[in-house]
Amino acid sequence: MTENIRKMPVTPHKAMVLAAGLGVRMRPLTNTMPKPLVSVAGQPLLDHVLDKLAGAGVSEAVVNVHYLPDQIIEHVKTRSRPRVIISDERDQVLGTGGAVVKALPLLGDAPFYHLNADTMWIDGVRSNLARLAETFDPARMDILLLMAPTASSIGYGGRGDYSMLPDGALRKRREHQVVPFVYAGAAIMSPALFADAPAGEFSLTKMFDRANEQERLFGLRLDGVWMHVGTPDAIQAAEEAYLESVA
Ligand SMILES: O=c1ccn([C@@H]2O[C@H](COP(=O)(O)OP(=O)(O)O)[C@@H](O)[C@H]2O)c(=O)[nH]1
Ligand SMILES: CC(=O)N[C@H]1[C@@H](OP(=O)(O)O)O[C@H](CO)[C@@H](O)[C@@H]1O[C@H](C)C(=O)O
Repeated sequence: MTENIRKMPVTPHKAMVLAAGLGVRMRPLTNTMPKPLVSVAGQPLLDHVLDKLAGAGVSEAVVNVHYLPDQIIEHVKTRSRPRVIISDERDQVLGTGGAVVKALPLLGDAPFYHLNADTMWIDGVRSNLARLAETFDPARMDILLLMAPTASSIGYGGRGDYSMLPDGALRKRREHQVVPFVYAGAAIMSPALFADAPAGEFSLTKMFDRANEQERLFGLRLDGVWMHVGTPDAIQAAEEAYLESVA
């Protein structure tokens, strides 16, 4: 979408990082370790994500934990930036949407970054988190998703999630359709959207659908290469691409 038509630029200082999942597809590596701590190209997935957030000027990240929570809690103590606040879900898994609702009091009133702890990408010329912040327009948008082109992504063999109109508006894939973009697991969201969200466990995709119905769901094409690190087999391909990019 056009990045130079901006009304009210927003620079989020807070982020929500989802790290509570069971990591089923990443077994057996995740039998003893939560997926965010699985190492790719020399460091845990979670650190790749937190480093990107620190680079984008985020000072505080809320990280939710459920599966093997103490390993994540201990690990983040080894880091300094961003400051990590744990949202403890060890007693009840809340799904990707319920996790945000529980964390809302920690996230404040301003739009925040939202990242899956297991997403990984190589930035292009510019930081994709900075591009998201420049593009997010709270007057028009409740959610801005970073969208990876499926054709140039590594390790992704699915049918995609959305097609995208020239102004960035997203159109959800219908059954049997194939669409060019997959959600890369990084976004900016407005907390106001969650005001009347369901209680308990629910998927964040419910909020994507809600924003879409209100024509307030947009996407930004990822500049660089997105790597889908879904299974143990996918790790090597991601590492090769990553190490090549920094060589
Ligand atoms: O109830 C849930 C389900 C998933 N996740 C996180 O959301 C992201 C995407 O979830 P995925 O379906 O990949 O979960 P997983 O395979 O880790 O169970 C990952 O970072 C998970 O850790 C979460 O925080 N709470
Ligand atoms: C909620 C969310 O982040 N969903 C994303 C997550 O799903 P996961 O594979 O972790 O279950 O990563 C996928 C790519 O690997 C995306 O297609 C998912 O986004 C789409 C929109 C979905 O959930 O339907």
